[in-house]
Amino acid sequence: MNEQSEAVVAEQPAPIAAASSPAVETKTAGEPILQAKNVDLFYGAAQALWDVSLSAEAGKVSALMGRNGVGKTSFLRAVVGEQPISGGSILFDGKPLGRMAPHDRARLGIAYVPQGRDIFPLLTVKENLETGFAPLKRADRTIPSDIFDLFPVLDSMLRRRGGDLSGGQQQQLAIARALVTRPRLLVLDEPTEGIQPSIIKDIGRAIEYLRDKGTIAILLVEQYFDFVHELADTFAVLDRGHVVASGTREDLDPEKVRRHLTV
Ligand SMILES: Nc1ncnc2c1ncn2[C@@H]1O[C@H](COP(=O)(O)OP(=O)(O)OP(=O)(O)O)[C@@H](O)[C@H]1O
Repeated sequence: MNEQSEAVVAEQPAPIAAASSPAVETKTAGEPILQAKNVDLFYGAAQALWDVSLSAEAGKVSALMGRNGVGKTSFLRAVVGEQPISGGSILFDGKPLGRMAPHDRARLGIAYVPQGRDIFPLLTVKENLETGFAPLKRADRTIPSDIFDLFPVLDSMLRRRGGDLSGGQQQQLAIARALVTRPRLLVLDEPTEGIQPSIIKDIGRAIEYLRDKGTIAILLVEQYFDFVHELADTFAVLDRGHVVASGTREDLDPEKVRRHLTV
């Protein structure tokens, strides 16, 4: 692969106008919504990602695994536009994202649930959900009702402040807020981290429900192997910025993957 030519492609942002109605666009299960090709990423002189390729399809969960510090969050930040790439390209619906800003990627339908969740502690649950309206056209600014079917606890806590919720409830709120944006690509960074087992199950069920809708691609970063093993359709394992294993669920060799997850 000619990395130089891929890097040139990466400089050409996709036209915003072509992608302004995420709510009405649909995608058949099986076509890649996201394609990252040969991505290199640097922090100053330090390279964090080398030649990383990965795709995410509608109706599927694509998992990215690896231990702390191997580059998982860096990759997600590149996808959502928070960190520029130096080589390779990231395509959404076949169009290179280039240096498109995060808010424009959100308008395209890319929603990010970061590690640490970034809930607004002084805003109520309802107000936190409404921050998800930002990339939507006025007519679409409603909270989809299935969010409360997925996370009933949020319905009963709409007037509570985000900061008063437990860690697990905040994680559910962060996912719900991402869903308010009607994403076509949902990017989740370690949603099980520090969460109690019963809520991990709820989050797993929510991800299954979203996958089974068939229109959303889910990119899931995780270190919790059993969670990934149950949910993922495809996986990639990162080690020091390199993809060291990848394939479908059937290809997944639990022992090999576990070796890459233990310190
Ligand atoms: N803003 C930054 N400036 C400089 N180096 C960074 C920055 N963010 C991450 N790094 C470095 O890049 C490498 C990859 O970090 P990254 O956070 O992507 O890994 P990770 O796999 O997501 O780890 P974790 O699970 O701990 O979040 C690490 O060596 C980290 O120290």
